[in-house]
Amino acid sequence: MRQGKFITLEGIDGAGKSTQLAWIVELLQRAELQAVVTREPGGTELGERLRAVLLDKSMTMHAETEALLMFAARREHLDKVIMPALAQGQWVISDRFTDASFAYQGGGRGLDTGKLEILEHWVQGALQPDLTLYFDVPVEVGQQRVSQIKAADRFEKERGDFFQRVRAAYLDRARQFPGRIKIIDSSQSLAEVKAAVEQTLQPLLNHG
Ligand SMILES: Nc1ncnc2c1ncn2[C@@H]1O[C@H](COP(=O)(O)OP(=O)(O)O)[C@@H](O)[C@H]1O
Ligand SMILES: Cc1cn([C@H]2C[C@H](O)[C@@H](COP(=O)(O)OP(=O)(O)O)O2)c(=O)[nH]c1=O
Repeated sequence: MRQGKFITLEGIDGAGKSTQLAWIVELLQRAELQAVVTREPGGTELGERLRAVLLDKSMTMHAETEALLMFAARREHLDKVIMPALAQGQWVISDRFTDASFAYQGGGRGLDTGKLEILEHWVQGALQPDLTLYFDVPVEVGQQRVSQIKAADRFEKERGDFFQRVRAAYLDRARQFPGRIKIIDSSQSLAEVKAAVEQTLQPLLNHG
């Protein structure tokens, strides 16, 4: 049985993912659909501990170590949260998934995409999200939004050119997988972004 859909949210830091996540949950509730809301890195006890290490700005690590820890957390997340929920027919909404590894570790850190593809295949086999919403904003907009709310973590303290590469890698992925990844212009007003999200989700809600 698989009626629930797997939806992932992506974007550079400050793009507005968390804000829109709340809106998506509301849309699903209105449609009387049960959803598991989760995030990466994290979503499990071990995953949250790995997240703390990965985001700790006093921690240094090799770019490949960073990628391996992201995928280790993902393996646990799939086993403990994502796969069981989908198997029960529930919807799963994850704040980030594998596209983030291609964008941050691939684009941002410059890791070989072929190595990331090997990890992707190893960890998730053929499983892919049914829909990925990529919230696109210019880097300066994302950085301005983040700086207003909290202290920077290990990724958020990176410089603008890092996020330019992350954004470019996300846009490349969206061009590569146009059926799955939908680009939402997140530089628009909150109301406009919400309307775009609702419109993009509608086909899934109708046929879910
Ligand atoms: N479309 C928007 N226009 C203006 N501000 C926004 C918009 N979307 C989100 N924000 C604000 O930007 C900040 C970062 O948003 P958030 O949803 O936490 O981003 P993310 O989860 O992608 O890092 C928050 O203060 C939020 O209220
Ligand atoms: C899932 C994932 C996240 N990340 C990074 C992107 C984010 O900067 C960070 C945490 O994501 P996020 O939860 O969006 O951070 P916040 O709660 O501060 O908005 O982890 C990667 O580098 N690779 C990955 O595979």
